Formats: sequence, structure tokens, C-alpha cells
Amino acid sequence: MRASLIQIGVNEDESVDSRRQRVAGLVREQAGADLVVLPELWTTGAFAYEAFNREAEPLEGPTYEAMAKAASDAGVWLHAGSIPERAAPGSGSAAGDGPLYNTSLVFSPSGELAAAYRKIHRFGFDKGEAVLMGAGQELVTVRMPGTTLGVATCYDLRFPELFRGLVDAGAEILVLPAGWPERRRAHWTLLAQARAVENQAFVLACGTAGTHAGVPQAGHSIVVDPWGEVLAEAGPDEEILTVDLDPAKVAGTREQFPALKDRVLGLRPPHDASSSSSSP
Ligand SMILES: NC(=O)CCC(=O)C(=O)O
Repeated sequence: MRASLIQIGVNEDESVDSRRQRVAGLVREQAGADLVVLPELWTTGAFAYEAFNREAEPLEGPTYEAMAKAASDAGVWLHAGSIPERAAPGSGSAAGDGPLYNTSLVFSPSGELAAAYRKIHRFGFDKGEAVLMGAGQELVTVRMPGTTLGVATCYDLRFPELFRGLVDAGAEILVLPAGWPERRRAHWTLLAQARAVENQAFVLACGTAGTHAGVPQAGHSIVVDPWGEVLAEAGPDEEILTVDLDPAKVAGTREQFPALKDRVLGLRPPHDASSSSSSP
């Protein structure tokens, strides 16, 4: 299986429309790949908070249309990264009209929407995305020929229980679009490898390059195999990272080193000695 991760340069000197067209062209050039992956919020930039509302689009808006067409022109499965989605009034999980979500779109090679995933863990603590966007509530997997993708977005990478949930739902390839900053690049690499090793799954993590809203991006998109080996890693600039991977390696690794089978679920909370009686 051939996967191409398009590490897009997201800078403020390019309009959203131009970038959308340019990226559609880059996706078309990946004809022959099986799976193409784009980063998080590449229309606006993941840290360009003031642009979220201005550039928000309905699910089936201009990015959806351009990416559905690019996927079918190239004949590839396309994880089109995420968009700032303006949900229809009353359709969101949050109360109120038209909340925004950080929503990933996955298209089949015929250009049909195969899945939409609303990012569950929003970044920013009490600022930025965490207050501007609603939180997704559902895990999402996508069945494609020969394997199952589990999808998550950027900050989700820090929450191992989400990935374990995806693996329990059958995921073998964990796909993570991101807009990860250079400042925490060491975490990015370490966490991508950790999620691969602990879940005995491939991790395809596609970030952005460039600088937006004053935040230099890490780039360094990475593909890790189920043993934790780095199969390919991008540099800091815009780049297309192409890698051939064998989905059967997931079953092979899980069979040869069956650590997932040794999970112990439903552990009791620690015993609080101070509140117990002294009797045996
Ligand atoms: N867009 C994001 O989710 C950024 C996450 C991040 O910077 C971090 O986890 O560190």
C-alpha cells in the first residue's frame, strides 16, 4: 500500500482560495497512491484563531467539493485533513446555533465522503480552539480495502485512551492530521512512536510547514510502523512524503509479540489505607 502525506506550507501570504486550488493540484499528482493524507486546518492554519469564524464552511462547502473532486480525479482514498466546520443550526452537540468544529473529511476514490470526524480534544486550554470550537463525541474508523483506518487530530495524539478505543474498533492504521508547532517537535515524534508501539499499529502523522499567526510549524510529518520504527520522516518545509507499507505487518506484529492480549481491564482504584479500619 502506498501512502502520500502532503505536508502543506501554511503561510499568511497565500489566500485560502489559492491554497485550496494548489492543494487540489497536489492531490491530483498523487494518482497511483492508495491513500493521501493532508494536515489539520490547512485552509486557515491551526493557530490562526481569528480566521476560524471568517473561513468556516459547511461540511459540504468549498473544501469538501474541491477535495472530493481531487480524490476522484486521482482515484485515491483521501484523508483531506480538517476544516473549520460551521455546523447547521441545531445539528451540533453543543447547544446553540451553528457552533464550529474542527472536522476531518475522508473521501473514497470515487469522491464519496467515507467519514467525517470532529476533533475530540480541542487545543488551547481556556483559549483559542478550546473556546472557539465544539468538541466531537465520537470515535471514527474507516474501512478501506485490506485495512481499517482510525482517525484522530493533532492534540488528540496526547490522549492514548482515544487510540486504544480506535484499536478496539479495528483500526490498524492511525491517521493523524496536525498543525503541530516547532516548539514541541520532540513531543510530536515521541508521541507518534509511542502510539504506534503501544497499539501495534501504523501511525501516519501529517503536519504543516511554514508560519502562521506567529507560530512556526514543526513539519517533520512521520510514518511509524507497528514496531515503532520510523519508516519515513519529512523535513521542516513543504514536502510530499511517500511511503510503501504492508498492512499485514499489523497482524504479524500482534501475533509475534501479543502484548495487546495481556491488557487487564477494569482495575480497581487504589486502596486508601487512611480510611480503612485497622482490623485485618
Ligand atoms: N492544533 C493542535 O492541536 C496543537 C496541539 C499542540 O500544539 C500540542 O499538543 O502541543
